[in-house]
Parts: sequence; C-alpha cells; structure tokens
Amino acid sequence: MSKGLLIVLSGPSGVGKGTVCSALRKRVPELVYSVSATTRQPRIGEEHGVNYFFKSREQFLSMIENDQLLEHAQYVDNFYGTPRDFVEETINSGKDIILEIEVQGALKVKEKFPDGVFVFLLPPSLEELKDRIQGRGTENQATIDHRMSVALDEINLLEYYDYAVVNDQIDLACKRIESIIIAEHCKVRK
Ligand SMILES: Nc1nc2c(ncn2[C@@H]2O[C@H](COP(=O)(O)OP(=O)(O)O)[C@@H](O)[C@H]2O)c(=O)[nH]1
Ligand SMILES: Nc1ncnc2c1ncn2[C@@H]1O[C@H](COP(=O)(O)OP(=O)(O)O)[C@@H](O)[C@H]1O
Repeated sequence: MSKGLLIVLSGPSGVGKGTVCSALRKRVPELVYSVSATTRQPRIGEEHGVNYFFKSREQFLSMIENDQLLEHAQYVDNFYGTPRDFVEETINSGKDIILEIEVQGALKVKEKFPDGVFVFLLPPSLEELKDRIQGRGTENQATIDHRMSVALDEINLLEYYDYAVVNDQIDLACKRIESIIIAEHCKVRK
C-alpha cells in the first residue's frame, strides 16, 4: 500500500488557515487533520482534543523530552507542536493528513519529510491581513502588532514552499488546495 500524503498548510496568523482548513475538511472528509499541542490558553469555543491539546508548559516540555513531537516551535509567547505518532500512523495507513502550522515548524517538518507537500497561504494584501486579525477579535492590539511583524518575516520564507495559494475567497482557496492534492496523487502513482 502506498503511503498517504503529508500536507503542510502554513502562512501568517490571520490569513485564514483555520477557516480554509475546516472548509477543506468538509469538502474532503477523508483528509485527516493533525491536532497540535499548545501552551496557549483556549479561546472561547475551543475544545481540548478538537482544536488543540491544551498543555501546561511542564507537560509540553515533557512531550519534547520524550520525543513525542514531530516538530515544535515557539510562536509569539507560546509553544506549539505536532504529535508525532498520529502523523506517522496516518500516512503509514495510506491516508492523507494535513498539518496547519506556522513557518518555523513547517521548515522542520520539511527536513524530516522532504516528500511532504508544502503549501503557503497568502493574504490578498497586508492591509487585508491586518483587517482579518483585527476582525477576528481574539487578540489585543499589542499581540496583533507582534503577529503582523512576524507575518512579514514569515512571508519572506515563501520560497521554501512547493505551492503558494492566495486566500482571496474561501471556496476558491479550497479548490486550489484540492487541485494540488489531486495533482500530487497523480505524481505518486506515476
Ligand atoms: N510549529 C507549529 N505551529 C503550529 C502548530 N499548531 C498551530 N501552529 C501555528 O501557531 C500559530 C498560532 O496559532 P493560534 O494561536 O491558534 O492562532 P491562529 O492560528 O492565528 O488562530 C499559527 O500560525 C498556527 O498555524 C504546531 O503544531 N506546530
Ligand atoms: N477568504 C477570506 N475572506 C475574508 N475573511 C476571511 C477569509 N478567510 C478567513 N477569513 C477571516 O479571517 C479571520 C482569520 O482567519 P483564521 O482562519 O482564524 O486565520 P489563521 O488560522 O490563519 O490565523 C477570521 O475572522 C476569518 O473568518
């Protein structure tokens, strides 16, 4: 049996990764989603085990020590990481998995899985990016400013990705990613 695809969706905070990923999962129900661990506090409506595995700093550090994370990164003031076993078991069972992670982590995954499919989600403009972060209303002004400055550094790493997808409209961005997945499956079958 051939392995599933490991798809990494990255891009700056507020670009719409979460929104596009959930729309994509509805359209492609067989696509498995990797739930990350984080030390960030849950936002209203977020559930443990669904959106994230919410961990204390000590619990997170012990996951690193026990080699339970495929990659981890510090983003703004918190740690985020991808549980290793779930990803490996999913692709070994022939299913495709999508990781929605920031850029430093994506580059670490690329070192371990060079055959992964690395997709960078871009905003239509930086003004629109700021409007989306502000419009979501989940961060204070200092965090928004910090995330915007990190966003510029992140966009500079676009060259390390296989594909760039503009998230102008959610359904169009989803269709573009679906086309990428279909094309990558054709490559694997050759
Ligand atoms: N490296 C890494 N980044 C992650 C992981 N999970 C989430 N992230 C990224 O961490 C950043 C902050 O996530 P979050 O606080 O949920 O904010 P939001 O994605 O902007 O809503 C985003 O860029 C996420 O994609 C992970 O497991 N590893
Ligand atoms: N194509 C789009 N057009 C307009 N607003 C969008 C689009 N995609 C996402 N958004 C909005 O932008 C905000 C940030 O989206 P989110 O998915 O939380 O981003 P991320 O996960 O990249 O931080 C949300 O309020 C979301 O509804």
